Amino acid sequence: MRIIEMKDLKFSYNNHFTLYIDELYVEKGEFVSIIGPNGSGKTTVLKLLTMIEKKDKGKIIINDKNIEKYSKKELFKEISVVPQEFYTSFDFTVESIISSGRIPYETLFSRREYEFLNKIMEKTDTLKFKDRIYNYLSGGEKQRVMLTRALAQDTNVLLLDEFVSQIDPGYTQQLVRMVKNESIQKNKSILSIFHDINLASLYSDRIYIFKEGIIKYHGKPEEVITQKIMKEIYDIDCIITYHPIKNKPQVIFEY
Ligand SMILES: Nc1ncnc2c1ncn2[C@@H]1O[C@H](COP(=O)(O)OP(=O)(O)OP(=O)(O)O)[C@@H](O)[C@H]1O
Repeated sequence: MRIIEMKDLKFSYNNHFTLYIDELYVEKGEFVSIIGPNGSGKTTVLKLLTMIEKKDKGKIIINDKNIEKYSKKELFKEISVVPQEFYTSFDFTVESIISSGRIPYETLFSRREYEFLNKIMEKTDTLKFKDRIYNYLSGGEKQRVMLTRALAQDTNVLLLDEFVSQIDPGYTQQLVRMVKNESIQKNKSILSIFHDINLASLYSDRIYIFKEGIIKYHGKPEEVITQKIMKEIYDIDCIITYHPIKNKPQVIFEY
């Protein structure tokens, strides 16, 4: 069953940049990635799915319902987002940012809620700095907080925009595994933007490759992560090797 579906879509920022999507979908329990060069339209896809921008043409269906039929509150019971950057002009603590993930549910502050949040903070290792001011955290710590907030929102769909781009290798592995487990164990649907092609290839069921506002390629990692396609999309000279355990393509620079 398709949880997200975008069809025959057109969107333009004042005719400056135009995104065309003939078809993009995410099935229930699938881990799907979007990769592509800077400015190819990846984040714009997430902005359309979260009502930050409004499509000019086409269809966006989330959980069998047209996006226009959702109120923002209803939508955020279905979808949680880890944005590329998150700014706040107030000195919120980490704990208050994370608990804002519960706002769509209007839950009262209870012992159960408190334990639920603590458990998620423990999983992402953010509990130890829950009383610190979010604005003063390092880039990687902020990304961990935003992922924790999204997990606290506990939705069927997770949209991730380069969610580990500033995170060290240890936490990267831990957090990507955690997200993968959300899809495998809880049947959640993941749509994640990556610049790290090898991470996308290792963890994704399918990959969309964007360039200049269109989907150039789409398929399983072994179908789209090829030397020829990498050259065409990124103009890189690379060698493709295969992961010794998962047998997924991995890109290494020629030199
Ligand atoms: N609010 C806006 N108004 C006008 N142009 C915009 C706006 N937001 C983004 N753009 C432009 O639209 C294009 C696509 O941007 P988008 O953020 O979707 O790219 P991206 O593929 O996510 O890039 P990156 O890998 O650098 O994050 C870019 O050329 C960008 O400058």
